[in-house]
Order: sequence, then C-alpha cells, then structure tokens
Amino acid sequence: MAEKESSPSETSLISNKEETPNGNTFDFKKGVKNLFETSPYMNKLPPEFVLQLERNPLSATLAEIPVIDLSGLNCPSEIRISTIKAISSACELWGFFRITNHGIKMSLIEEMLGVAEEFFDLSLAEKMKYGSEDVMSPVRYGTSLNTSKKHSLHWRDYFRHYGHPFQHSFHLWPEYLEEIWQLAMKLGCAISEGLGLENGYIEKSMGEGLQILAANYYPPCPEPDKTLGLAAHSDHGGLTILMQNGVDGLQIKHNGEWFSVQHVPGTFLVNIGDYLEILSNGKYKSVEHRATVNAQKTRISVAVGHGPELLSPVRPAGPLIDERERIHYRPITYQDYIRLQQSITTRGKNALQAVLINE
Ligand SMILES: O=C(O)CCC(=O)C(=O)O
Ligand SMILES: [Fe+2]
Repeated sequence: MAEKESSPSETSLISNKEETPNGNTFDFKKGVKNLFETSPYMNKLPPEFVLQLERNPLSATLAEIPVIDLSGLNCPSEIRISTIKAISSACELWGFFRITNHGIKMSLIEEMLGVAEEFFDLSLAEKMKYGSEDVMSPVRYGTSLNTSKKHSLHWRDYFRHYGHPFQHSFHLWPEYLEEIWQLAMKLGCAISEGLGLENGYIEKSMGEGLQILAANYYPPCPEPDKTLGLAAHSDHGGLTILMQNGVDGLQIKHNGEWFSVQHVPGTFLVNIGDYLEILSNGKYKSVEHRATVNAQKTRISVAVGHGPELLSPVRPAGPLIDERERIHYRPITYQDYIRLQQSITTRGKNALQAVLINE
C-alpha cells in the first residue's frame, strides 16, 4: 500500500503568512533557504511542514542498486549486448540504476553544481524574478511542490529550466545540459534495443522532445524526521539523470519499501519515469522516489528529465502491441500529462493511475 504523506492541513487554507510555533510570521513563498537564514535559532519545524509519515523517513535501509558500466556500449558486440541486457534488467527490476564510465568529466559536474549553488545564493529579489506559478513556464523558481495549490509544505527550493530543444538559453549554462542530452540519447537507444524496438525508437521520440533541468536546494532542517524535502513521486518524463553535492537524501521505493540511495561522486543515478512506463505498456515501471532532509548540511541535487515533445501523445509503442497484448494506458499529450502530475499535490504515482486503464 502506498504510504500516505499528506497531512490534515493539506485541505486547509495556507495563507502566505503564517505564525510559526516561535510566534514568528513567515512568508512561505520566499522559500526554505530564506526561512533557514532568517530564523537562525529555529529548533522546531513550523507545523505547515509537518507531514504524516508512517515511519521515520531517516531510518530507511540502504539499497544495493544495479551498477552499469556504460563503456560496455562502445565495446565489441558481446559486451555491448550484455550491457544492454544489464540495462534492460535494471529497468525491469528496479527502474533505477547507477552508471559509471559515462564519459562526463568530473569538472563539468562540479561546474554545474557550482552554478546551481550560485543561483540559490542570489538575493531573494533576484531569484523571485523567475518565480512563476505556471507549471509550464520554461524557467521557474519556487519552493515546496506547487504553491498555487493548498498542501503541506516540503523543505525544498527549486529552479527549473527547459533545456533541449529550447537552445536560446543554452549559452547561460555549462555544457552540462548538452552532454547529459547525449547521454540520455545513448541510454534511450540501449533501452529501445532492450525492449526489442527498432533501433533508436526512444532516442527518436526523446530526440525531438523536452529536456528539463531541476536544481533542488534543501537547507538544514530542524526536525528532519518529521518532513521531506520532496514528496514521493515518479518523474513525468522517460529518463531522469540525477546527481548531487556530497550530501545524501534520495530514497526510492522498491518492492513496496523505502530504501536510501547513496551517491557515489562522479557517477549518475538514472531512473525510469512515467513516459517510459507508458511507452513500454507497463513492462518497465517508473520508480517512486523522494528526498529526505537533514539537520546539518545543505543538500543540492540536479535532476535532468527527458521526455517527448510537449504536444506529442504519450501512449504505448505501437510495435510492442500485438493482438494478444492489452493496452494498459489511455493516450494523453505530454503537456497535459505534465499539467496533471503537477496539479496533484499528493503526487506518488497518482497521475499515472489516472491514465491507467482498469481491467
Ligand atoms: O533530490 C533528489 O535526490 C531527487 C530530485 C527529484 O526527484 C526531482 O527533481 O525530480
Ligand atoms: Fe524526481
């Protein structure tokens, strides 16, 4: 059963300014970095952030996730085939894996983390210039999940930015987005082959599609066992490529239980999102994941998602469906799917459930 993470206050009105237990008022739309910096002696979590969690999220066991050496994809056919098999089994059993020898330099990863940190260190007024409640805005700064909806708050500020194919702003970023794009295409190609689709099927649909970078900022949190940085969710795209600064906090749901995932510097974590679950007609399942916070250190993560073009329909791949195979998902445009997912503040896999065709 999915863990319930919504608190009763989810349905109650949260005004912009709230009284904290210390008698302070805070404007939650200014974000948690601002709250942390302006309340240095805060030792209790403001009640708006308290989530009803079944278990202490910090007590999860460490997951032993599959590790894929991507250099195998450039090798002679036998090694290439076994690498594709390893990717396909990681997608089927976990929806989540770590990649090594991916070809992206550590200096570029560090540069990207540095740029993300610089952004969050800008003055609030500077950051607020990018504030938007429009979930489709190509550039968006915000906090928690979706502040245009009433929900319990999450201990996170974020900055989202469309990458490919919106090349107009590429020059503002390190080459990171371009290199991650190439990596996603390589993985998409291997996944197509693993699914038995024509060579490059996924690469083609994502190749014309949308890349979204999400930089997440989780400052130290009083009472980190009572809240989350990011609620349990699956990503709306096909493939997400994730990295972080040296501070762990990611958890994934595997066989109904939450596991922590350790990050190994220089590697990336890859997860299957809803688009690939739908495209594979449920053979691969998007993985639910969430972010915990801690009392000591700021955590920064950078997730880059890859999906199809905004107006293209999301549906199971035709070549995977024969007369005997039932279609498990209703078609929907990617844009409508993103809107649907972002409007659900209890997240989990609820958006996917909404397009699932019941027996
Ligand atoms: O912070 C993390 O590790 C997870 C981030 C994430 O899941 C997202 O941005 O979609
Ligand atoms: Fe995610």
